[in-house]
Amino acid sequence: MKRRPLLAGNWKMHLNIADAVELAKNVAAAAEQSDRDVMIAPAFTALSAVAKALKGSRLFLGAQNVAWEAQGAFTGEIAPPMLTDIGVRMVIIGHSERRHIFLEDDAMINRRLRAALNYDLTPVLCLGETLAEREAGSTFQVLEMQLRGGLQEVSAAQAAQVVLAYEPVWAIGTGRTASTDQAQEAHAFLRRLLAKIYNKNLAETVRVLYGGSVKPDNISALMAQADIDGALVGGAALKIDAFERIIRFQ
Ligand SMILES: O=C(CO)COP(=O)(O)O
Repeated sequence: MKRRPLLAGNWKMHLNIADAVELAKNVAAAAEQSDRDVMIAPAFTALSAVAKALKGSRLFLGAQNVAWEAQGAFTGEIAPPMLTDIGVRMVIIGHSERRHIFLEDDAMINRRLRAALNYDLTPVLCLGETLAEREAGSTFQVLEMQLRGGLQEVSAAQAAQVVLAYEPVWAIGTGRTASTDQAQEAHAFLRRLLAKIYNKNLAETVRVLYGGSVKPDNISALMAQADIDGALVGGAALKIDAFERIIRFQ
């Protein structure tokens, strides 16, 4: 089954408002020339300005995290309706930097994901093993725990809205991409697991992105794999020439 490619840029903690708006406009122009889905996730401070600059564009605006409550005493958090209010449509959840630096666990990630779904935000649920876990041979175990934990109490109808992003921690920002075989193997595992938890139909429609040192020169080989449906790009998404080449991969 053919799934629509999604090329997503995670801008992490980079860019002031002016630079974010300029890059967003350039990405929108590049996306206009392509029939692929394109998403950018700027820092919270730039979201509103970028949303305005993208009015009428077919780019998906994403956020880098979301709270599980609609409002209240949650210092430092951003609620789902605050995001939909400005036109955000997707949200990255469970990124490895959230898991490992800010100690978010599967239960917390699950609450964020369910809140996103309740507000019609498309969650991009990130999962991936550390180098130690891979070397210990527990990659699949870790992925299974993260997927089952992240999708706890999520119905099939809701799970069909989710995008997964396999991001092996050892490949993020290191210049060390997973080999196409390693990535394909993990993606196929996640898809089989979706079929087991839900059903085969759903597993065939959910998009699974790869993330971790994606660059213009490795995107084509990754996208040629049967179960890789797109990319979640960090560093290379901050430069328009690199990200444009990624969007236009052959
Ligand atoms: O974490 C990532 C995307 O979410 C990947 O980052 P890099 O592309 O910089 O390795």
